[in-house]
Amino acid sequence: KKQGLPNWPLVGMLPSLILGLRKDMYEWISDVLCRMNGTFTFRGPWFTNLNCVVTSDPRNLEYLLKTNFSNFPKGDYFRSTVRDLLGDGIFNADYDNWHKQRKPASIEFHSAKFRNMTTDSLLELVHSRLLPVLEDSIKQSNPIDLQDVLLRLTFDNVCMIAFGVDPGCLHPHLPQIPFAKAFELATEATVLRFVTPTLVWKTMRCLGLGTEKTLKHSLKKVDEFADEVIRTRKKEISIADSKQRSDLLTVFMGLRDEEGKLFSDKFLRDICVNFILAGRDTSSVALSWFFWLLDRNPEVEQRILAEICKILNEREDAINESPLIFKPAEIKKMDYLQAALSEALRLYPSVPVDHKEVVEDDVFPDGTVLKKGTKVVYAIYTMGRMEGIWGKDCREYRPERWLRDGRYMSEPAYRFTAFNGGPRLCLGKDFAYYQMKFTAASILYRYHVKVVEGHPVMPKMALTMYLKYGLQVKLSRRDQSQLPLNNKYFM
Ligand code: HEM
Repeated sequence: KKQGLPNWPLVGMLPSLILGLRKDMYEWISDVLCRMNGTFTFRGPWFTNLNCVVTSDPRNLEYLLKTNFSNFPKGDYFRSTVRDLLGDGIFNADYDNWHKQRKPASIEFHSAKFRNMTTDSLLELVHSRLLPVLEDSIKQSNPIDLQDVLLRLTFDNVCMIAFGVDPGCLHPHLPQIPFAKAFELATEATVLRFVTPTLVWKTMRCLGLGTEKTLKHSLKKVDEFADEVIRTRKKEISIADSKQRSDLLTVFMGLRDEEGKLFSDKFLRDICVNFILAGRDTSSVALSWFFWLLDRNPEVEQRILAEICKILNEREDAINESPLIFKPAEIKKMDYLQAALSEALRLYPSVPVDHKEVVEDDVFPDGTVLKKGTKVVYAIYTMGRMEGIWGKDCREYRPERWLRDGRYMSEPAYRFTAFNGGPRLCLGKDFAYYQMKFTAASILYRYHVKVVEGHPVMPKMALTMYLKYGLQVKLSRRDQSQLPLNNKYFM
């Protein structure tokens, strides 16, 4: 028990892990980590490769994400497990292969053309698709799964960013889109490989059994979709000027590798699939937890509304334009909303745990000895619940902790690691905040979102922290005359 968990002969700590998986896995890890001052070594059964160092100590996080970054790549274990889905794309790449994608993608993400494209496509999706779907649920007095609707919104949005095409998931009857379904199944089957001994899933893959069979079929559909988009785009580019387009596929099609050759179709497919995975569910899941937290903290909702109204009051043009569309400059000014979203991500980070591998023997700043080849898991979920980082009220939802003199103040990435940190900081961070703020403000200004009484809420075990049972809500239109236009908070 001195090691954090009972360590049995042959099976190691597996019995405790199985018990932990039956409860809330993330709370279970947090409990062990808090008892062990932020780091412990998990020992799996002798016949598996489950041994790993688990940490939530900010000093270790800074060391592995920044100070000694090159000694902590994603590593071979991760790469071979996710290769069928992600190929050599950015999420699955280290060193040179990672650099050659990160650099151009970073330039693109910071370009004005790309920013305009993303804000325009989001505006179109929110106003022509999301709000009508929500309005429909009110007309029919039906509860709606807000998480499902938001997942559809961000899937359409990220496909427009990566491929420049709109798959159309967010339509009134919430259609089943084959590409989206195949993508979801392929991701789920890939995640299962992490909890299956390597030899077992590799044998299942050879024999085409169970989830490996599903994975193969789903990947075929994903690849067909990607091939079709790439073929069509190549034709378009050959007959027309592609300068108008600023999606990632078009950008990477115009680049050359170190030998001066254009990137292969397979590599273009990998790049796009990786960006879709990175930007698909993270923002929608964060927004779902945020709306659940608002339901439990009505005071925070009032403060967000007060801030929105104060900003609208500053408009020189008519406030009662119809439909009311928030301008990028107004979204930027919403500091309290940004704090409320960051606070939701602190408690419910979209990526709850992440993983690295040690290249050469090393020692963490807290003294933990790391042997070459060790897997390191960093528990982002736990970091939001550590008194040493956030104080005694760390489990409370309190957006005010992010404000200084009413302005939003960010925290170092090694305390607030929801967007990762160091050279591999999330590339979509700014866009994700914009997307979440625009969507949240557009919904909250129009509707009160009430979680259906008795709806069970708990995290699902997956790479991204979905609400296991979705988020069933009932919407009601907001009476605009009751909005806090002259309010006590933001005078
Ligand atoms: C609330 C929203 C988001 C959160 C919490 C989030 C979080 C993260 C995290 C934790 C990582 C590191 C993952 C790893 O290396 O294992 C990451 C990487 C990344 N994210 Fe995000 N993300 C969000 C939204 C987005 C969006 C909308 C996009 C793109 C449209 C995006 C693009 C990326 C990319 C490309 C990487 C890989 C960066 C690299 O390895 O160099 N993210 N993100």
